[in-house]
Amino acid sequence: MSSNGEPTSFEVQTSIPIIDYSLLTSGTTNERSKVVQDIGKACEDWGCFMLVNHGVPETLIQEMMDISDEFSNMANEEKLEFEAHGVLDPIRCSTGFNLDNWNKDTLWREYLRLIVHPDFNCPHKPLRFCEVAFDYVKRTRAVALELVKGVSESLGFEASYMNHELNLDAGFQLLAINYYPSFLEFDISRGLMPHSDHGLLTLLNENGVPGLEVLHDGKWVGMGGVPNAFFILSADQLEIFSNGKYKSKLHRSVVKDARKRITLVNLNGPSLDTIVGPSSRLVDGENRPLRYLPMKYSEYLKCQVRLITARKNPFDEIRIHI
Ligand SMILES: O=C(O)CCC(=O)C(=O)O
Ligand SMILES: [Fe+2]
Repeated sequence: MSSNGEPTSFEVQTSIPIIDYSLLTSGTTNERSKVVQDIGKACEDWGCFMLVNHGVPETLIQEMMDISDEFSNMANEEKLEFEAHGVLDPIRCSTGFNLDNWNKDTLWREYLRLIVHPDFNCPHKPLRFCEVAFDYVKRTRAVALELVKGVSESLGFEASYMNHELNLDAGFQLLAINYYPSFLEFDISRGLMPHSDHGLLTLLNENGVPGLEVLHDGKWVGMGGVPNAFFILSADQLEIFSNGKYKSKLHRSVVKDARKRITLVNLNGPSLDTIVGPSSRLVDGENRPLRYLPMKYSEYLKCQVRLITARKNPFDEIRIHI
């Protein structure tokens, strides 16, 4: 970090942890407990990892990319029907500039955000969009729930504890599809400013065009380079529930490639009416004091939008300064 606390340099590193999902679901008892330990270590040391052997068919991910691309290629008038309004609108399509405070840069992207669980919402065009998206989010949600079981165990709880406490059966799942157009088409900076995600765990697929960076030890580190992997990021509700043991990962998107970049971002959280605070099992008086104020997840979402618009950190509202 520089003297004013801003990250100074960019570095591509290959040491981002890699987790083999198949060991979580069909490994031996020893393999499973080792991978649970690795997940805990990855969440604690990095707040992110690459997930391989996740079982979501490559063909399905490709189909989802292709149909998402088709959506963005529709005429603007056609997309108007799905224009963004409030944060909890089930379908929100928008384009926009946002300011990267650190680089004093103005970044551009287009996005489509769909609430896909507990109710599934999807634009009725292009043809087959809903069918493919339904299949895709169902598969990614299953992976996310299985990962949460591993995270739960890595915190010393039984596998089902987090699911039960956070009502994940009715969990909120948002699919954000981001489009960063080809540089040849749009001669402007493309990307997304540094932020953390609001849910528990984010699962991300990209279309082979790099851009995602995470802040690690004061440096921006490029994520990627592992074929067919999901990029996993720990998010705000996990930091809160774990009472700060697992930090929400700060990340951004910086697109330097001339090609169009598309990302499929699955944000998985508790049910909207869950009041999320640190697990009572992780708080005990002076040794492990309460670090976050409990807040209803739906309130947190609204608060996040308000504070990000005001260029503030949503955690400032709930973090207890000790
Ligand atoms: O497109 C990316 O690489 C990152 C997107 C992202 O962080 C988000 O949509 O929350
Ligand atoms: Fe994000």
